[in-house]
Amino acid sequence: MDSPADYPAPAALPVATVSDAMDRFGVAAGIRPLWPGAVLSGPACTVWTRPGDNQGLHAAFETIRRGEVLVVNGGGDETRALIGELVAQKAKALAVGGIVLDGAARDVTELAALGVPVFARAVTPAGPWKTGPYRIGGTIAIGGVPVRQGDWVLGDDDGVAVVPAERVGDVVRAAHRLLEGEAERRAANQRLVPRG
Ligand SMILES: O=C([O-])CC(=O)C(=O)O
Ligand SMILES: [Mg+2]
Repeated sequence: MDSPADYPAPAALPVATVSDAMDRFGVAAGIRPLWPGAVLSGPACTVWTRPGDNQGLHAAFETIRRGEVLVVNGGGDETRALIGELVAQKAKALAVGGIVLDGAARDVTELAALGVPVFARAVTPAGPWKTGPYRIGGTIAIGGVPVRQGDWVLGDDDGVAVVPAERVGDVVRAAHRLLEGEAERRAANQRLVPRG
């Protein structure tokens, strides 16, 4: 499970259901989509960076592969945007699966117009420093959830979840079982009629 093709397509499974399939864990606290309808799904390319500094993100774009999701621990900093339109344009040109920041972004109107799924803790017009330090490819955390290179990252309107690479098959099977149960409950709800 380390090729983007091995992971479900974006929006194929709701993030909420995937989290339910992990005993309701795995959700990155406080990280939100920056435009409605943004979805992503793919293996993580991890970056740790000094808060408010995006030199490491530019370095990661030198090696990131099609379909990978750039996942960045920016220390939860909300005071400087780690990406904006120009970085998102680069992500789109390289067919990156999306960007998840435990940090901030800017140029949100342009991100939506480009259609690049970006998830972040905050939005600010203040731009990033570009001097490092950073580290690419190690184990990081976003919103309190550990992420390793190649772990499955998925995002939708509800937020972001991370599935350890070795659990993807089991979690996908469990999520499908949960969806079947939800379909039965939905049908039962539709049969309800008012009392009295
Ligand atoms: O200046 C930066 O590095 C962030 C930004 O606004 C962009 O990528 O457009
Ligand atoms: Mg910009």
